[in-house]
Amino acid sequence: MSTILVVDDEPVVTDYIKEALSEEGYAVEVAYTGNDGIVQAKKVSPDVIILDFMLPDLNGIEVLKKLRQLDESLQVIMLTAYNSVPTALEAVRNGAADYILKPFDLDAFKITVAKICEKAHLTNQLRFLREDNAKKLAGNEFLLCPSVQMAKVYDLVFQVAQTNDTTVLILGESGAGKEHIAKLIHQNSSRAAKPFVEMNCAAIPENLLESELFGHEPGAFTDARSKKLGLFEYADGGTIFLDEIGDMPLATQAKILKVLETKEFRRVGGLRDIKSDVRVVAATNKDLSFEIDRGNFREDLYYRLQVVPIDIPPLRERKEDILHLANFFLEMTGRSMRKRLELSGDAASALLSYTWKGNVRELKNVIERAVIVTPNGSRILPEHLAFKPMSVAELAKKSEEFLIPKPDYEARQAEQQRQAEQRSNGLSFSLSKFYDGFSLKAHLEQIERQYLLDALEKTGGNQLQAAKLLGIERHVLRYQMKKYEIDDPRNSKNSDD
Ligand SMILES: Nc1ncnc2c1ncn2[C@@H]1O[C@H](COP(=O)(O)OP(=O)(O)OP(=O)(O)O)[C@@H](O)[C@H]1O
Repeated sequence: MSTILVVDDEPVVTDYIKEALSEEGYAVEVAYTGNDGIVQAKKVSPDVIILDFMLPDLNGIEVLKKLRQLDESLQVIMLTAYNSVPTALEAVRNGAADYILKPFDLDAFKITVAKICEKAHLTNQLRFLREDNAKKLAGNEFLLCPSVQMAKVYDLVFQVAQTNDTTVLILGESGAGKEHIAKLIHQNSSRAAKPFVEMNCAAIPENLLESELFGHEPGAFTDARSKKLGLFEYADGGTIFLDEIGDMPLATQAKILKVLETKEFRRVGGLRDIKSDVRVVAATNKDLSFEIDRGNFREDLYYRLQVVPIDIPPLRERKEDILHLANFFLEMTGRSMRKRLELSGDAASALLSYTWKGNVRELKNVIERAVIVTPNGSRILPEHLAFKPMSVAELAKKSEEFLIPKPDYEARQAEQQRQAEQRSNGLSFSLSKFYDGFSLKAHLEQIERQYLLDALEKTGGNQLQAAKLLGIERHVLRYQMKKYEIDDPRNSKNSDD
């Protein structure tokens, strides 16, 4: 039900409009001055405002501007006299949704109001979708699993999608694909163009749950400053997916039962019933009959929900799907990370023999991690599959392990060998090469030793001349020959002789 606020200083006009629109099922509020109109707009959050130009305190354009400052998407219809069409056009330029010339034809008036209400509704839905649901609906690509078990599930999905209202209860372990099946029902039904909204009943604190589902009136509780639409109102015409319904508090269960039976609900703190046309699809991984026995779940709601129960088998019971899903996720993730990869036979066997307690979600995560750590263009090997969740740091470490080429130890050894040979063969090695285990001291000693050897060789072992060549004292040369274990060549000559 839409709320209309009429702002006009003439009670004859406001009474006339109120009566006409109430008959059409609108909730109508009235204000007689511009300032009161602004106060009322804050209080009742109307869907549409009908605003007269000639008000005792402010003119219509001023009120319009203030209203649109409150909420840019507010839909305002201006009421104006026949002779002031230019002013009406100015109002439209300032964001008015439409204008109606006085005196007006009642039928045409009602059509305009209905049209703008519908626009307000769509704008609200759109805003909601953009803010809360866009992500969930985006990237909605999925794979139809080839197993016989899932073929039966899809069969039920398409049958139930043909019905407009039937309530569905989806059962299955966490991550098995319950939400995905709920979306599939929505997308294949006549409600597809309307919103699909999801609510995880376990994730919202009990005191906020009802306000999220049914909305609230201004002042319904301490933080409720303005009116808020709930999911049942936003999802009007579409599908509402109540995930983890087994965790819903008993008091809320009673209200859900009422909506299912009457298609009506009240906002928290509200006094009137609001109609909403939604299909409810609920899901749980709990055994609801067990919860009924323990007094945690209403039996009547259980029977009302499970008009069509759909049971999704765990992934380990439909092995046929594992590799299809793995390749699907590989392609999707590979595409977004710009990598071309394929599964090796050993990796495929590892995936098939794993138990998949986290079901499809776990498989998706394992493949995503594998895509991150596997070098582009290669095959995913068993060691690329991390079956346990990983922190970002662990993932980074693993990808470094696989993606950054391992040092070639043989090549490094050969290079060190080559350098060592060069060192003993002469002084042509490059000082710029800092090989593994490099020590400046050892390096300089090598050079020093080589100079001594060269000088002694050049002087035929004459220590005096060699010391001269090297620019050092003879006793220093003798000391260094000892230090570097250089034999006096003349001694060895003598002994050879
Ligand atoms: N057939 C499929 N094709 C592609 N992706 C799938 C398929 N089935 C499930 N997924 C993906 O697996 C993940 C888990 O699926 P979903 O959220 O539907 O599981 P769930 O049973 O609702 O989980 P939970 O119980 O935790 O809410 C999602 O990322 C979903 O996109």
